[in-house]
Amino acid sequence: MAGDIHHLIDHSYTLSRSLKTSAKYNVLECRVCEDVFALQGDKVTRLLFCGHTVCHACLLRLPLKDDSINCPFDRQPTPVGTSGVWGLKKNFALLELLERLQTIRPEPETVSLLPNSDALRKERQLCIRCDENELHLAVLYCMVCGTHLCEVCEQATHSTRTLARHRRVPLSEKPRERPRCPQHSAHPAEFVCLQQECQSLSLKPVHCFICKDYGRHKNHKHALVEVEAEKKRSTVLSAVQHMRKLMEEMSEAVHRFEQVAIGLEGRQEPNSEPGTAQAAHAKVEAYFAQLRETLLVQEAAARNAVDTHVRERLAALRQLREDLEMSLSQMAVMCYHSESIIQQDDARVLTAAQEIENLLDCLKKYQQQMLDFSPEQLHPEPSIPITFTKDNRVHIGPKIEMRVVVLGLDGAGKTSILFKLKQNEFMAVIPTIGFNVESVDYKSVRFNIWDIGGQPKLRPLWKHYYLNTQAVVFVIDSSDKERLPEALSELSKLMSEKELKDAALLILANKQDIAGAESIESITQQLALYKLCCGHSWNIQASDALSGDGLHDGLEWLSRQLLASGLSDIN
Ligand SMILES: Nc1nc2c(ncn2[C@@H]2O[C@H](COP(=O)(O)OP(=O)(O)OP(=O)(O)O)[C@@H](O)[C@H]2O)c(=O)[nH]1
Ligand SMILES: [Mg+2]
Repeated sequence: MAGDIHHLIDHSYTLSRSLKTSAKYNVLECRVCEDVFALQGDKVTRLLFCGHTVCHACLLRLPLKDDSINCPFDRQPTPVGTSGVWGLKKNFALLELLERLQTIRPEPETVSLLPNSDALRKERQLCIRCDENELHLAVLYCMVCGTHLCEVCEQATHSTRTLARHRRVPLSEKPRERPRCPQHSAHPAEFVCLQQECQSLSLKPVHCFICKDYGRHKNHKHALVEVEAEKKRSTVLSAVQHMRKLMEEMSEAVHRFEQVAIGLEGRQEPNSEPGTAQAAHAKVEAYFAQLRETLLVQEAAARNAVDTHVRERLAALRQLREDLEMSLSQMAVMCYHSESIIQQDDARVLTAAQEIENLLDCLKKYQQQMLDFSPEQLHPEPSIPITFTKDNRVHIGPKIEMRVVVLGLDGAGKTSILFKLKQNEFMAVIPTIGFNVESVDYKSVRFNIWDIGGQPKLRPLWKHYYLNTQAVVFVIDSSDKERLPEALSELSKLMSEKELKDAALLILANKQDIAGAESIESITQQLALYKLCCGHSWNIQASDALSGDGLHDGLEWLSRQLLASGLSDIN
């Protein structure tokens, strides 16, 4: 029995929903007058003998025939006594159901039509104001009242029994009104003119069949209003979809920017992680603190070097001065003694032959002493020429030395380059067996250049010249394209030499004066120099030993590998 009641409640609940949504399934209405049954009064349920139920008011309107009334559905007679229709039994089962339905709170229309917040949001996006309260956005449309309603106003206005029966639809399903023809308002505007000149709004391109067949749009290209409007809608819809996608991307980008900004600046709350900006500042501070410390050490070393230099020079000067002063006093004594001899008589002068000889010997000795002094010793300068190397060491002296080894295939022009640099001459040279060594001064650098023979049988000897080499000059014959692979092979071997790992590498693309010589770009590419020389300090320079072009540029680059940049001319 309890199960039956539950079933009935469930059924009645479903019926209640049906009642709200569609009159078609409304079983709690009198099927004669279509009014909802009531628990009492005119609309109370009365049961006929045939089993049909009709409301009290409708039964009163039926004609009485032989003290009976005929069922309006199957014409079966139901006898009524003296009390007439009032004496007929009420349909209690239906009344009970009705009573229960009234106690069950009906689900609001909005909830059944728009079951979740997504659906509500979708309707609100149409941005149509609620007709009851213009501060609200409508989500439903009442088909009977023709009003746009928000979910709150819909509850407030359509919860009475009569209004609850109004059919409402989600706003997006609101049926579209058919426009009227602006010329013939009695007719719907079914067509839209596609003619260019009718497109402006003032000419009102929508029109009825009369305008199309006989009026101003006769013989114009046209389309159905619905079709054209649908096309426009889908264009707008796709534009809006794209716009929304774009908006999503933009807001993601905005979010990212925000995150990156937080990452840079760090969060403002106390004890939160510092931003990358702060970390970068800390790195800079640490780097320069260390640099300052290193510089202080290097400065102290440089000061020491200067002090040592000054001390040594002063000591040497003092020693020289003392030696000369000693000689001077001895010479003064000797001169005085000699002068006193010549003051004496002839016999005495003649007997002083030995003393005169001693005097002449001393004169020779002191003359020799003066000759033994170098011009720098005799005419010293108080200046202290200082040069700084790249690693902040100080060099005191007119020139800083650099050991350079010149390598390359036989016939590349190594010796020709060396002689051009040394004597500014392009001489006929013979292949080098062994090596040539020369010093070449350029600015404040003295290059001690070792030119090693490049014939294949001599190449295994190259390694004996690597020790303490600060720079390698690798000479390539740019006019001999066929031997470039051989040059590449030798250069590759050099690049893997441990002893040369810190040496600067200058590649001279020589013999540029010869027509058809490979350019430095072409050689760079063919020898894949960027890859090959990666990790080394390297440069490629076009040169020509005949005119000397490019050779000083090469020396300039080499000197910059040794000297501190920007301070090489400090002297
Ligand atoms: N046209 C031209 N000829 C050059 C140039 N440099 C060198 N030569 C010539 O190339 C030939 C070889 O020059 P060398 O200086 O002996 O070559 P190398 O590299 O010292 O050769 P090895 O000592 O055998 O390793 C000589 O005939 C030079 O005159 C240049 O820049 N232009
Ligand atoms: Mg040579």
